[in-house]
Amino acid sequence: MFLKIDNLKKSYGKNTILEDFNLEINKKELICLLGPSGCGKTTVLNCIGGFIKINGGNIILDNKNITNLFPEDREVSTVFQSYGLFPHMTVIENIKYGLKFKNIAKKQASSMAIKMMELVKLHGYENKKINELSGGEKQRVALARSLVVEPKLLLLDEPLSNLDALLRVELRSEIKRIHDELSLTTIFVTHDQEEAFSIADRIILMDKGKIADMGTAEDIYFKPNNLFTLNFIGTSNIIEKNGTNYYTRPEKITIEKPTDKSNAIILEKYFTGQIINYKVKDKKGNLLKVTTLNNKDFKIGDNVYIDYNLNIIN
Ligand SMILES: Nc1ncnc2c1ncn2[C@@H]1O[C@H](COP(=O)(O)OP(=O)(O)OP(=O)(O)O)[C@@H](O)[C@H]1O
Repeated sequence: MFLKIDNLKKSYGKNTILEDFNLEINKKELICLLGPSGCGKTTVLNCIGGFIKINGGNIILDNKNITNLFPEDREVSTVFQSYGLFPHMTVIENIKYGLKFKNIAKKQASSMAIKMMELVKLHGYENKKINELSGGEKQRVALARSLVVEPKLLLLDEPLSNLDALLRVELRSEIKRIHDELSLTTIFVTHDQEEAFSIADRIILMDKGKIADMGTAEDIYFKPNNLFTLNFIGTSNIIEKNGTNYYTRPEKITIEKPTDKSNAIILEKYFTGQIINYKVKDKKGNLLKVTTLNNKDFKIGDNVYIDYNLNIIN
């Protein structure tokens, strides 16, 4: 196992954030830590990076116990949401900064930095000042600075949160490309489900300092382990029968104009472009969310025929 987090414990005073937290990550994996605000994602990252003191447990990276090492001795690089760049330095000076402590000759450091600038598509930006850059460009500099030291592990803490929606989509696929090109091992913290789904090899879903679920995006979407996963991931209709919770996803419900008998009525309709979201009421009084492509267009008050299967939570 390339990274092994063993019985990690972190408290602030009497407030326990992580207890018996265990996680194993393979070399070259891109892991997304996903979960609601305050569930402990950044705390896990800060423990691995060595930025906070832990109260117990071990962190083993590439067979080396790094638990008590200074951050700079861990061979782990972190990119933060707020970039953490030096505003008075140029782009290339920022990127080379990490190499200062590595006894690398100036000329070699410059050529390593330029190579990284090409990788993150900042060619020609060498002498620009940080405050002349857009948010997306700043994050590319931060990424290049983290990668130039050739870390064993790359940690990304909500790196795209300060960027607009289109740029987020563009940069997340850039991060995936760079991860693949350099054969990195990466942990990416996000609370954005779509972001995690689109790039992660494996998603670790956290709830209140614990791992609630893990697996590929398809695993946790189609086979949620518990009610928390079902509620957090995507949208679902949960129906309780004799004490057991069953569910169906809105896109799994078929909806047709009734040829013979109708069994539901359209109560609400939300056109979002590619898809339409409906709220329907069936004959038993169940309120159900139904999603269709925009070629199925019903009106509020239409009588319809719906059909679906119920799944049991794993
Ligand atoms: N320095 C600190 N002192 C006290 N409590 C803290 C400190 N840092 C974090 N916490 C608490 O630890 C818990 C987990 O915080 P953390 O930042 O890890 O959550 P998160 O999942 O990353 O949230 P977000 O998505 O909002 O960034 C929160 O309840 C937070 O208030």
